[in-house]
Amino acid sequence: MKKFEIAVIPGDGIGKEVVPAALDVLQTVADVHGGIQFDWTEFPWNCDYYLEHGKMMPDNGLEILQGFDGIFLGAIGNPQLVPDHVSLWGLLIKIRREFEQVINIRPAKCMKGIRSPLVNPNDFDLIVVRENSEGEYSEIGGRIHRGEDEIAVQNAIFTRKGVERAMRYAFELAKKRRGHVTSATKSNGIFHSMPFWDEVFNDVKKDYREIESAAFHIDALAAFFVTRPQIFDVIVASNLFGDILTDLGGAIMGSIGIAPAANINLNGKYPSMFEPVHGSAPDIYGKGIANPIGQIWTAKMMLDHFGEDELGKKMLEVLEEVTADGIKTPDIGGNASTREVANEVCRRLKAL
Ligand SMILES: NC(=O)c1ccc[n+]([C@@H]2O[C@H](COP(=O)([O-])OP(=O)(O)OC[C@H]3O[C@@H](n4cnc5c(N)ncnc54)[C@H](O)[C@@H]3O)[C@@H](O)[C@H]2O)c1
Ligand SMILES: O=C(O)C[C@@H](O)C(=O)O
Ligand SMILES: [K+]
Ligand SMILES: [Mn+2]
Repeated sequence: MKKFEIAVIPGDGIGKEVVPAALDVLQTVADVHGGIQFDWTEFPWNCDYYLEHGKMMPDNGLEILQGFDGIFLGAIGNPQLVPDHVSLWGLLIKIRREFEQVINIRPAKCMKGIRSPLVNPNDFDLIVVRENSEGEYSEIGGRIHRGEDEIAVQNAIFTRKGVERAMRYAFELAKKRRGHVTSATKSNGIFHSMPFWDEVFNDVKKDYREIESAAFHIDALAAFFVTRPQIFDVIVASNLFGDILTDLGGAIMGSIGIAPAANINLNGKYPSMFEPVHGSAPDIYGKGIANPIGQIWTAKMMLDHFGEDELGKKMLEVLEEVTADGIKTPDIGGNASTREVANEVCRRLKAL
């Protein structure tokens, strides 16, 4: 019996709805498989916790998490209670950085039974490798003066190590896919970091002569996501560009509610963290209609990470069957609830 100890952080808003739904599916997968076992330990760390304790997680939160095989997270953020930069940096971004989850992989593809808003989606199948530890997301900078003379300075950090690592990951991934890497740049407008990004890309690609590559400015690249997403295989992007592109990736699939993600620790020192692309969706929280597919597909990425690719593949097939048969939440044109979708996925997994 293979045993996986998983730390579960539902977080805020719909995280508290889609995480239990996805756990049911994972539990069903384990039952059906018979050879794997999950041990869940849930942590109530979110914005409510912050109101009570003045922090998003206890001081030894990272020590607690360190012992787990993986972290399964819903979403963080309740701007009514806690400013977003405080809640995200106090938990989500803290874990990504301290646990050296330096890569964030986020696939987007045409799904059976889910209509893309694109007139011609052309069966696209892409994956964004988002640099997850530096870039535009930095605490370097500051603010001085108030009012009319106020100044805010925000420094982006691009290290050769960080950039090269993300790019190499993208090229390695392309070897296992369709052999193409696109770099998301903006070296026409960003004067220092993006020409540097291009230089590193040109250096790295020399080591992967069998892989085709291209570089697009992020503005044009975003437009191509809409007009011809089928041209992309692997895309490597900085932290912010990758963030924006992957909401767009969700949108062209049909809903940001189905987009999965994995924050990967590459050196094996710390657990990786699995959380979908979407946030806590305060606008629909409490209605029971949040799409659980993003969280369930994220669970599939966790299985892949544990080397259980076969199982993961089955899960995705079942998800597509369920949507193809019209059991869908309102964001993708159905009228099923979060629970109904998850229950149907479980039912079909049991019938396999
Ligand atoms: N990784 C994370 O934890 C994460 C990611 C993004 C945003 N956030 C936080 O979430 C909060 C809300 O952010 P936002 O509104 O910009 O983005 P969001 O992703 O929460 O919501 C954007 C839109 O997509 C819809 N949506 C999102 N997930 C859905 C799902 N599963 N099913 C159906 N519809 C879904 C929402 O209803 C909303 O209309 C903020 O506090 C933000 O900081 C957290
Ligand atoms: O900006 C972030 O990374 C938080 C959230 O938007 C995400 O994509 O995970
Ligand atoms: K999330
Ligand atoms: Mn985002």
